[in-house]
Amino acid sequence: MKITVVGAGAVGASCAEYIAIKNFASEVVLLDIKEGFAEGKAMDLMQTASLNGFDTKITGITNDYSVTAKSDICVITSGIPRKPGMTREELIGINAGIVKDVSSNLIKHSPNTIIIVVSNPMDTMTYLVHKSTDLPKHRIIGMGGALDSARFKYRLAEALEAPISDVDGMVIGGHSDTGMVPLTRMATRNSVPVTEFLSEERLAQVLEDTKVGGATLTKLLGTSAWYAPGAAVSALVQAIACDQKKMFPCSVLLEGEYGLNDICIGAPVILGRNGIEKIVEIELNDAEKAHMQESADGVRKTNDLL
Ligand SMILES: NC(=O)c1ccc[n+]([C@@H]2O[C@H](COP(=O)([O-])OP(=O)(O)OC[C@H]3O[C@@H](n4cnc5c(N)ncnc54)[C@H](O)[C@@H]3O)[C@@H](O)[C@H]2O)c1
Ligand SMILES: O=C(O)C[C@H](O)C(=O)O
Repeated sequence: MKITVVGAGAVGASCAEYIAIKNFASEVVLLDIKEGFAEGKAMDLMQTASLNGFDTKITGITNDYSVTAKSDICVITSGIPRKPGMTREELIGINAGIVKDVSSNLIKHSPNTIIIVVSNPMDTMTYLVHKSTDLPKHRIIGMGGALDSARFKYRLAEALEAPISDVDGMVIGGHSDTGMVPLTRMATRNSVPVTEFLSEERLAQVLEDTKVGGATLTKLLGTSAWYAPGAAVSALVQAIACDQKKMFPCSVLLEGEYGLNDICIGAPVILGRNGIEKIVEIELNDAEKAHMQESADGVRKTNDLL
């Protein structure tokens, strides 16, 4: 199993590290445009192999896509991150050109690959890959919901004063400060709805903290987060590589599901060896449907800027 990660920056390197530590891939290629940068990150990571006990070979390369040839999965993290006070949508001007270029180079050398889009604004960048390549929809996946759901579970556990492993929950909708749709009604602690334990006010706070999860970290770090994003990408990569048939919310091209068409937005999907093996339609109540519609309106506004 060969995996390419484009962008050896904070998220790309973290993602390569988690993939390697989980030891399911034979090779990870890290590619960056900055001379020597990916080579340096790959060497540094390889020097952790004997300490962390993995056999995955990590190779770094400066902008030579021939080294990525025949990758089973390609992850796109190349592009600029936001700074405190910015929205993800403001990154579109620079990142759209990068993502279009990178995806076309990747497909030239790996026509059968599955692409995972991470660069922001992620739902629009995923849509751009659909519009600018011939890849079938099940092989284009946007990563956002897996991260947002991890943050939702972190905030729920905090409110419940419970271990995170006791908590389950999912965030669908757009990966933006206002567009996320955390499914509070369906979140549980050991199968018991969290609404049994938390007041409406506390749940509203959990919801708000989840939605601004990325912005909160950007303010603290001066740039956007990388550990949880890297871990979320590696979980999607592992689900595909190991044919796990796991369910994650991912940005996916919708064709009627959730009443939406011609848009990439977060919805639950089953991930396996073929990429997106199924889009799961869950029954939403009227309020959730309205949130999903509002979220889609926001994503479409950003898509219109392409
Ligand atoms: N979808 C998500 O949940 C999520 C989570 C975190 C970050 N992100 C996004 O991921 C992107 C990367 O974030 P980061 O923190 O790793 O940034 P970073 O600046 O640390 O790394 C980006 C890397 O991309 C490289 N790059 C730029 N143009 C390139 C090109 N044409 N080809 C190859 N490499 C190129 C840069 O040299 C840099 O090393 C940002 O757009 C950020 O907003 C998304
Ligand atoms: O917040 C960001 O800009 C990066 C990423 O989308 C995140 O949610 O951490």
